[in-house]
Formats: sequence, C-alpha cells, structure tokens
Amino acid sequence: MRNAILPPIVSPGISDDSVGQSDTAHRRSARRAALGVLVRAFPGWTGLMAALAVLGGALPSVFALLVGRLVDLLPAAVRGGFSSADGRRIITTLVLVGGLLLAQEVVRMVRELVSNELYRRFDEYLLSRVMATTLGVPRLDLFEDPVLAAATDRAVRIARFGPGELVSGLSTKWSGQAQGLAAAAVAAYVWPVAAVVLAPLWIVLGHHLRADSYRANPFWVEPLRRAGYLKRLAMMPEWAKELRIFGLAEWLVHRFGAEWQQVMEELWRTRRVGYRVSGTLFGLALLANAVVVVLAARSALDGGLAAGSLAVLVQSMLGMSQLASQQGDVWIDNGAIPVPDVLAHERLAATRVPATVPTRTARGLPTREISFEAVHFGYPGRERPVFTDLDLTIEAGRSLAVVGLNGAGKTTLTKLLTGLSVPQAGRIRVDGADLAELDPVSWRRSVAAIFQDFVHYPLPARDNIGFGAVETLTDPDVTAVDARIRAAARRAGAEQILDGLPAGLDSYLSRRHTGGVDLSGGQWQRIALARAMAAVSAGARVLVLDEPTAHLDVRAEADLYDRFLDLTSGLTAIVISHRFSTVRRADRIVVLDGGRIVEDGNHDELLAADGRYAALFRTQALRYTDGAQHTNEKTAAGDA
Ligand SMILES: Nc1ncnc2c1ncn2[C@@H]1O[C@H](COP(=O)(O)OP(=O)(O)OP(=O)(O)O)[C@@H](O)[C@H]1O
Repeated sequence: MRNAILPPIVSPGISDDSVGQSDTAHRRSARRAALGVLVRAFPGWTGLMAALAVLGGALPSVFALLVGRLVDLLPAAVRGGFSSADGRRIITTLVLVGGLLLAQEVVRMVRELVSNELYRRFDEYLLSRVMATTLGVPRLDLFEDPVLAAATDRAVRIARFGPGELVSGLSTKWSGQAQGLAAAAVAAYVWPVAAVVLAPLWIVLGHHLRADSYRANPFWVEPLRRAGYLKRLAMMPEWAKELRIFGLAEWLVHRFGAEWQQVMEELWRTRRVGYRVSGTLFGLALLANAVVVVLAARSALDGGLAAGSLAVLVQSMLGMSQLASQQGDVWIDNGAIPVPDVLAHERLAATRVPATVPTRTARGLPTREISFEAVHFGYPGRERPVFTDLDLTIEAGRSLAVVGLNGAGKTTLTKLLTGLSVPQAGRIRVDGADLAELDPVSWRRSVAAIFQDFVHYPLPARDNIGFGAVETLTDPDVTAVDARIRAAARRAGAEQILDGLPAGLDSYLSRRHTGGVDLSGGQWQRIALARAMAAVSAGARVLVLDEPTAHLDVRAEADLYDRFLDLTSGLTAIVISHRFSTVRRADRIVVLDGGRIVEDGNHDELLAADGRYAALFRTQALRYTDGAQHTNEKTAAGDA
C-alpha cells in the first residue's frame, strides 16, 4: 500500500516517445565516442578482438556449409561405401567438421582472453584519465564551480559502471552481428529470396527491440536512483547511528518498497507500449521464416533445391536471427554512456589550468611577509563575494589568529593563501612576488595546512602522518622515516596514540581493515596535527591551523596551548578558531567581518579597544562562567 505522506514520485517522462528517441541518439553518439577512444588508445588489441569476433561469428556458417555438403554426399557414399570417391569426400568433410569444431573452441578461448585483457586495460586507462584530469587541476574549481562540479560528478560516474564493460559488450555484439551477416550471406548464396526477405526483417526487429529496451531501461529513472540511495542509507556505517536513534528503519523499508514499486510500474508501462510494435514484428518474422521453410521444402521436393542446400538454408535462417540479438547492448551502454562526460570533463578542466606560467620557486619563502592587496574573491554561482577589497599583511615568522562569525570568510582566506583558490582581482604577494608567479608545487611544500575537514585516511598511521611530506616516505632508510614520523607525532602530542596502536606505525587507522583501529575525533585531530608537523620538519614555513582544537577535550586543549609556541615557533602561523583560549595565544589577532579586516591587534589591545573582538570574547567567557559556575572570566576563557 502506498504511504499517504509520501510525495508523488515523478518519473522524468520515460513514456514520452521523443525522449526515447533523443535517448537513442544520445546512446548512439556515446557509443561512437567510446569506440573512438578505445580504438585510439588500443588499436592493435581492438583490431585483434574485432578479427576474432568476426572469425568466431563466421565459423557457424562454414559449419552449415559443411553439413550441407555431408547431406548431399551421404546417399551416394552409402551406396558406394566409404572406399568410393564420395565416401572419401565424406571422410574429408567429417575431418573438416572436426577441425572446425576445434577451431571454434580455440577462437572462443582466444577471444575471451583478448577481450578480458582489453577489458582490464581499457578500464584502467579510462579511470586513470579521469583521475589525471581531476588531480591535474591544481585548484578547487573542479568542486566549487557549479558547472565544473556537475561535470566532475558525471565523469566520476564512470568508476561505478566500469568502462571495461564496453569491451565485453563489443566482443559479444560483434560476434553476434558477424554470425548474422555471415548467415545472411550463406542464405543469399543458397536461396537469395530467403536472405532478401528475412535479413531486413530481423534487422528492423532488432532496432525496435533495442529502442524498447532503452525506453524500458530503468537506469536513469528517478525512482530507481532514489531507491538506490535508500538502499545505501540502510547499509552504510556512516548513517547507522542516526537511523537507529531516530527509529528510521521502518520508514526506510517502507519508502524503499514504495520507490521500488514505482520503478516496476514504470518499467511495465513502457514495456507494454513498446512491445506492441516489436511483438507484431516478431510475429511477422516468425511467419516469414515459416513461409520460407515451406517454400524451400517444396522446392526441394520438386527437385529445384538440393537436400544439402535445404539443410544449409535452415541453419542460416537460424543464424540470421542473430541480427535481432540484443546481446552485449547493455554492457556496451554501461561502458559507453559515461565516455562523452569524461571527454567533456577533460575539455572543461583544460580551461582551468592556470594561464600564468610559474617563473619562481617558493622554496624558503616567506622570509618577510605575505600580503593580500585589494583582494576580491567570490565563489562561482554565489551572488555575494566573500572579499571585496581585502588588505592584510601577515608578518613572516609570527602567529596570526583570524576571528569572525560563521561564514565571515576565514577558511576562504586560508584557501587563497595556500593557492587552492585564486583571487578574481587584487594580488597575494609572498615577499613581494605574486603568488600566481610562484611554482605551485614548491609553494604547497612551503605551506602546511590542517583544515576543519581534514582527511581520515583509512591507511596505516605511518602514511597518515607521513603524507605531510610524502616525498620522505619513499626514503629507503625506513628507520629514519619512522624516526621522523615519531618526532612529528611528539611535537603534536600524538606519541601516546601511536604507542597504543596494536601494530605501531603499521596499524591501519580504519576498522574496515582486519586488525585496524579507529580513533576518536580528538585523536584524529592530533594525528592531523602530526601530519602538519611532518610537513614543517620537511621545510614548510607557513602553518595554517583551521580550528585546531575543535575536537579536543579540555585537557587535550590545554596540552595543545602548552605546545602552541613550540608548534608555531619560527613559522608564519595562521590560526583560525572560535575558541578564544586558542586565539589569545597568537602574536596578532584580526577580526574579519563583511569581507574586510575590522579589528587588528593583540589580545590585550583588542580587549582594551572594546570593539567586536571584546564583545565576542565576553560572550564566550560569560557562557563558560554561567555554565560552570566559575567566576573568573579569565579562567573561563581558557587562560590555563
Ligand atoms: N565551496 C563553496 N562554494 C560556495 N560558497 C562557499 C563555499 N565555501 C564557502 N562558501 C561561502 O563563502 C562564505 C565564507 O565561507 P568560509 O567557509 O570561508 O567562512 P568561515 O568564516 O570559515 O566560516 P566557519 O566559521 O563557519 O568555518 C560563506 O558564505 C560560505 O557559505
């Protein structure tokens, strides 16, 4: 029964014939594009697979011809015995039949080997292309620009369907088509009228069946997508807690059932419409086959057609039905449909490769300052810019805290500084050099950043920390690598976490691995800090900490304050935090509001100025004192 509170499920017009047609055109052009990519990337392998498919498809027709020959020779051989000339011909033909059966098996096996090999190669090739495109854009445009983000979403879909399916589909399809065409050729040779009547009928029927299956193919139907999402929701660990706490299990099962029922109804509705034409065509094809058989049999009885030719004709009629076969189509579509999206993604991504050629290395920078000069920046698709005219000079070797309400632009500021985003106007200079002219790789090495949404790599602890300076992980001196990682962990206060791991640095930080462990939010944050420290040990001179204490408990937070000077000493440190206990440690604090710096000074100066900073500080202090019944504002604000 349909749940009354469910909104009506709309399907995107799959019963509309025009949609079916444009879908067919879309698939056809996708197939062409995919085949083009396959042939350009693997001409030899594709050619070999095509040759084997054609050979495999043609052999049954040769078999039919040999059987026809046997039928023609048999009566005379029976009369003359096997030692007669006809008898010897029969033996030769039988040997040929045996050889043919063997050849058929060999061709089938080799074809499978070749198509499996090409499947894997093409899969790997195309997925690598998508990866290279996605990683090749040095900034975040691929995910932040709505047009590019949508194109990226569509392109990465290819990983779900497996582009290699195109290869399996083509191998099957080509072989079936070759079989049908070879059978038509043999039929045309034996009794031309049969080929002229039957082959076009099968081809037209095949065309209709394909169109029907496209219309009925529920792949793109919205309810199916929603049902798939609900299914994942029920099974993924990320959602397990909330589903149980809010008691959503029953709702989920019910909703899934309703969506699925909708999928099936749509499927049958489109099938009923489409199969009327195909059903008629199929009936016509059967009738035509029956008429051809009857006429051919009569001709054979009248002596117009040899018995062997009749046997060949009947077999080739069976073979011709392959012209209507749908085998391989679904695989071809699965592999081909995302290919145009991959190509479009590449074209779009190419427009985002920076126009300015970096002329200088950033190694050793900054020694004096990083300055934002009249910086204007807004996210694509967002009306209001985040910064309209931002001026800020960050002194090298000192710490700067950035304060502001949610959405003030603090994280955006760090993205601009790290080069992940680029200002639309104005400049960012590092020791006077335009950031756009600095080599991005060397600048990234100069900057260590831990963002709010830092990554929990489901990899060994060694990698989780070592990724801060990935080039050092390949050092053949494994003891030295581990010593560096432990030193970074010590600076970040993560050493105890490593000591508690079952396999030390080799322990996987993910429960999905056998023997792996998961960490608490605070422990993860320390590991992330250790990663930043690894980058610092490898030469990074700028440290960006976006909410470094957000997940830490009071003791861990206090511990981090004790380390703050050690963590930031000698570095240009930019700290973003809503916790004033962290912020007040910085040499300098700026308050961001409305896309500009509205206050600038150290903690005492800003309190004395009694402006926005002071108001925010007091609000937080008051909250702590009210809640914890503490009276001292200073203590409550985290001054340990
Ligand atoms: N990827 C994005 N695409 C579009 N808009 C974005 C994106 N990231 C941030 N914004 C918008 O830009 C503005 C600044 O966001 P930002 O994350 O820099 O603020 P913040 O000060 O770091 O906020 P918070 O304190 O909540 O972390 C906000 O209005 C936000 O909605």
